[in-house]
Amino acid sequence: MVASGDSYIYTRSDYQSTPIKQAPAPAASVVPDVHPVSNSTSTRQLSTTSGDYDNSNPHEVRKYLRTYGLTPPVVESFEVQAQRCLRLLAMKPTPLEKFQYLTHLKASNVHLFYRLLAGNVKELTPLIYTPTVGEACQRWHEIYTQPEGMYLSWDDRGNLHNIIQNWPHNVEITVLTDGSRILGLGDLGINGMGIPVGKLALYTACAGIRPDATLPLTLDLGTNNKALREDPLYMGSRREKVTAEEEKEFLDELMAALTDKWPGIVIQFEDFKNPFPALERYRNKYTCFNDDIQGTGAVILAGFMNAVKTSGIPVKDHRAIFLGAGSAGVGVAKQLVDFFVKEGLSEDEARRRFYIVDSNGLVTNDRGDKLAEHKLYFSRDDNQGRQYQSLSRLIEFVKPTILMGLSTIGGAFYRDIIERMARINARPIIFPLSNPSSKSECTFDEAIRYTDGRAIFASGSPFPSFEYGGKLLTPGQGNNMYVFPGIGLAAILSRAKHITSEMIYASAEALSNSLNEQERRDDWLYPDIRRIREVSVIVTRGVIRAAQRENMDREHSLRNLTDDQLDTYIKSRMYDPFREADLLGDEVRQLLNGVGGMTNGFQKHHL
Ligand SMILES: NC(=O)c1ccc[n+]([C@@H]2O[C@H](COP(=O)([O-])OP(=O)(O)OC[C@H]3O[C@@H](n4cnc5c(N)ncnc54)[C@H](O)[C@@H]3O)[C@@H](O)[C@H]2O)c1
Ligand SMILES: O=C(O)C[C@H](O)C(=O)O
Ligand SMILES: [Mg+2]
Repeated sequence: MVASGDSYIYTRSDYQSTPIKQAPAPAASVVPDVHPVSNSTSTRQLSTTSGDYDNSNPHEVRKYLRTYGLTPPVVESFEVQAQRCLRLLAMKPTPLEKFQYLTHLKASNVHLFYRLLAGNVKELTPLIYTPTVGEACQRWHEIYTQPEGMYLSWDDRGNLHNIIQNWPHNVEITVLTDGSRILGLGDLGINGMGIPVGKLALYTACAGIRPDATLPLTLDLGTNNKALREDPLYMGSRREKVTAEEEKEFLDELMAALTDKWPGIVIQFEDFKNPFPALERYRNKYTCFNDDIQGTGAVILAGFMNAVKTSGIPVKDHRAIFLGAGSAGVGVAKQLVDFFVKEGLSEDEARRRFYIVDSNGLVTNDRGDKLAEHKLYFSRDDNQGRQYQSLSRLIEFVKPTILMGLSTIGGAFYRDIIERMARINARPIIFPLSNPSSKSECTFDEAIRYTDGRAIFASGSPFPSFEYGGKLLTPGQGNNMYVFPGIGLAAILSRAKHITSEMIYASAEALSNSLNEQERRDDWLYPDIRRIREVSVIVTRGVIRAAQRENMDREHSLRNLTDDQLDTYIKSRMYDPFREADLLGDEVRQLLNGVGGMTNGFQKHHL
């Protein structure tokens, strides 16, 4: 139902694969209703009365649908429903229980879930995403109650094309993991499903991709997590992880099957253990990107562009130590190299500004171990035979202006490390980016206290504001959630052939330019997360323009639009849970979903 003035208008359900039985032919006009994002159209019937019942009276509609008596008598406004949800949430004592409640709400009343999320994005994101999603994945096998997304196993190879036919919706974007490196928590096998589910909820909340156009996808290719393999509640295959070569074969089949079933589908790789050769293999063949490498690179570049202004030090004079040389560490460093080059340094000069540290210390040519391929680019030859295992000694050697953490080692930036950064810099740039919060290299209040309030700070997981020196300081959140929703939406709307480095770079530039005056005055690195939908429009526009410049767009009609027109178009294609106001439709969906045990009787009667 759509609330229109004081009348209720019947609309067809957009979400159920089993649609609500349509009302009889309406007395009034039928207008096409373009679905945001998806290209399909449905009819919205603008009648306030029909031959059989009075559409303006919710009780009449319930009688007509034979749902009368199956729900409490009052037809509540969305505000009242949201109030109840927030109260229920407050009653749940732990973040994990709040996560479970929100999962249930999403499954039973999808629009209400997204209205709640959109209206409380700062408060609820930490419950459906990092840090809580980390604990949810660790305990997925214990807390599982209902299916969300698809699981594809090693034994399914050869049949992937057939199996994905079982997915009941038209998919525009999928987030795909094999669970082998979930946040900084290691190999969690198919428990990693929480990540695609959480990221796709953010695609919907932040960039308005319709919930039914998203596919969370988890590969069940075995796990090297012995404890999980031996746990009777674990729901994946009890075998060790397949080899890299076998995984490649599997991905070859899957990428082709997904693109054949849903031409134009955007495929986001997430939380695969390094090394990750699939990006090079597929980036020029499919519409895909790796969020940990590219999304993280873009979001940190955006924050860095703003940090440079605050630090007062010209780009060419910055030097960075990266603790962590995995997908994310090297991805971010490479993205920053591109920026340094655009700022006038040669590639070699730029590369030499980066000192990358892995679990064996500073990555150097003469360290004596065989370096993984992806680390070679940053490997140093100027260490004069000395190896640096200790971060504090390396800080004294390099005198960095920037300290980045992508190491999965919680607390690695302890007091002495932060104080050293503070001694050599007026405004040290300290970004502990590992997730979830327990793996963050330091907390916000540590960074502030140990630098006497001078740190320029962003972390991967959210930290609360902190009062220091009579001022309330707010941390930046350098998390790829600022860019991946816009990259995905841009790829969908422009029908991008591929997602190029220029498109990723454009997402960073757009994000860094998206701050409003107040945010700039306050030296924020990122915009307020409560403005994420506005920000996603800006990122989407930036990425679409880059796709056009590079001839990657297949949707040429957007080329002629001015920026304002393009923004209007993007907004018009975004799913808006407030616009989907559909009180009685929500009710019927809840009944169909079996809430209250009504599924069978109700379906028999009405479908
Ligand atoms: N903020 C964000 O948006 C964002 C995005 C992606 C990844 N991350 C986080 O970054 C972390 C790393 O992700 P990844 O994909 O690069 O993982 P990865 O497993 O590929 O890399 C981890 C790296 O840390 C290094 N390392 C481990 N122990 C170390 C130690 N004691 N000292 C120094 N280095 C050590 C490893 O050698 C490896 O190079 C994770 O915690 C992840 O959650 C954050
Ligand atoms: O999932 C996140 O919060 C960010 C990132 O993709 C990660 O792997 O940590
Ligand atoms: Mg990730």
